Amino acid sequence: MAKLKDIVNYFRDDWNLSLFSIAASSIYEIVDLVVPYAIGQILNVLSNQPLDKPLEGAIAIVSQLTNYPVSKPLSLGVLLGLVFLVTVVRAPTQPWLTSWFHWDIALRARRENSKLAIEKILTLPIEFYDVNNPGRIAGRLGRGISNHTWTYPEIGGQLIPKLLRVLGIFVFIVVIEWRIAVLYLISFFLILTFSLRKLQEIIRHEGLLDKYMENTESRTSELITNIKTVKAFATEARELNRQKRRLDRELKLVDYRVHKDYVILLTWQKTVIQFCVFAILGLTLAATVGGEISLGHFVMTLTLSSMAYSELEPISTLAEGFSRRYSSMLRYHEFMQESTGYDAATLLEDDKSQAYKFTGKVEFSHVSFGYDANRKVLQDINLLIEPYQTVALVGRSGSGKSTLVKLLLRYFEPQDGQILIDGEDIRTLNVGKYRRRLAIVHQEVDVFNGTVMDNLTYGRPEATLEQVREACKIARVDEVVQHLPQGYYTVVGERGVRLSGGQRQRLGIARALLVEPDVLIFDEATSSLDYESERSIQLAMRSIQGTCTTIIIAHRLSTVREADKIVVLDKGRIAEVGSHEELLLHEGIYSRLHSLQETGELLD
Ligand SMILES: Nc1ncnc2c1ncn2[C@@H]1O[C@H](COP(=O)(O)OP(=O)(O)OP(=O)(O)O)[C@@H](O)[C@H]1O
Repeated sequence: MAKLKDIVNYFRDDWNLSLFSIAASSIYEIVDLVVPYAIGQILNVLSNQPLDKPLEGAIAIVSQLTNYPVSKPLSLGVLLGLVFLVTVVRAPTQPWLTSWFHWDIALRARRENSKLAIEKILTLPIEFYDVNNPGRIAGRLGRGISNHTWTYPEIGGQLIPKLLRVLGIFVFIVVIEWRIAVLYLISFFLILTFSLRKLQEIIRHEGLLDKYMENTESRTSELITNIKTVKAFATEARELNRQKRRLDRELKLVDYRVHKDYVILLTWQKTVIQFCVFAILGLTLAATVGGEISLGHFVMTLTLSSMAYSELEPISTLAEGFSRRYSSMLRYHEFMQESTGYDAATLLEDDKSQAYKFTGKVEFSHVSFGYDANRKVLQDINLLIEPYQTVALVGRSGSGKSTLVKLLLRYFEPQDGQILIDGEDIRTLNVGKYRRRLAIVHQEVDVFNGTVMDNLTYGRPEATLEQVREACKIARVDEVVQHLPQGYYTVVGERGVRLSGGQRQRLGIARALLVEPDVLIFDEATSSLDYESERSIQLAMRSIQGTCTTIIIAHRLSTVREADKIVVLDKGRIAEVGSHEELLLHEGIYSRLHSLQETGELLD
């Protein structure tokens, strides 16, 4: 659960500088109070009333140092000098000691925390992305980071110094006239208790608003990702209406709750303030007429009071701003507190030591695994894959084929048993270096925005054009790429929209081949392709066969008949193992699946 402490910790790298800049801003705010004080004293000098004792002492010292007798001009000169010091002289230093540092700290914290957020994105376990869509994550991070960036200059640079200034004014007023100070205290108490209640409501409503906004953003992101389905079903109007309803819900909340709360808060504040200012005017006037305070103190008290009250509106605006941002900042920290995969630290290491090299002998020994402890998805799997063998994993949907591969890739760890590569338990290996010796071609090949060459060399950036072309020839995509407008340097749009499914699939194979993996995995690589594309890919697979250990997950049995070994999974267990011919003779699950596919009968 994220807390206020996490928001403060966001700026942890610059504690000393933060304290310094907040102290500097506060000093400037407090020193400012010298001006009304000095003006009050000037009025006293002009109206021949006594000066305050400390000031009289200071003027006596100046008189001694300058050999100038204590007089009206000397007193006025000292007071004017004081005003000069706190106004004109501070002007060139203030922006540097305050504004510069506040933004410097905020922007550096943004850089550091954005880096941490990217680290988080890169190291979260893969299942996190099964349940959180990109729009939701991006919205939460974007809002969280930008709100923190604004918060520091507002809270550190303005709110805290302003509160200290109000406190300073209070001290001044206590010294001058305690009855006014009591009035001042009552009004602040009334304003503060009401404000805190309203701010809590604002925080609560903003939290809700944040959730609403994440839902809207998440759906918008889904609409972009699934735009083909939207268009195919012509559901544009329905989707628009649905999003409109969400936006209306947000507006209602922000306008009738959050904003209204703020306006009520301001109304209450202004009323209390005006009432108090009037009361202070009456009280001070009475005290002046009664001779209890001087004319100078009368002017000073009124000026200081109006200074204090005029700070209340910016203070509440700043507090309201913070409250509005509060829940989105907490949501950012909730994301940052998501637990990363067991392999996070290793994955971020830039390990330059020698790369691994395996023969590609893979062994699953008594492997059992479940995504949750109560339901085993794989049970007691024993499987030996010899180097350079091609092994196919087949079985009904949900039988555990992809899970087996996820375990091999170390996305998850088995609860029982072990997986060995060249006789070594994969848990003992550096996960990044290990994974770099494996390559996988998914059903949906991700294409990054960039040239075809950039995409192909993703796993091996130093590959030459010749090496890239060699891989593309094996994957039967070289000719296709040559026909693109700029050949290998053609930019493929975001998500590779300019390439057909079959072309992307073959690019994916070339990309995998280019890293010269020791184990190559095809995860239903041909399932979504037409016959011709499937054929090309089968031919590509045939060229690869025997060059490295290959694991093929396939629903279409035509893809796997040439495999050295076919493993049939059923309900998380290995049900049958053998070659195509052996399994047909066995007349078990494989043979049944095969005849169903041959005859085109429907699977139950
Ligand atoms: N991330 C996950 N969290 C929880 N359960 C999961 C997760 N991924 C898969 N499963 C479950 O594990 C079981 C095996 O899934 P798996 O994807 O390995 O099967 P499969 O044989 O590859 O299926 P398909 O051929 O449909 O891809 C299924 O019951 C599935 O619902």
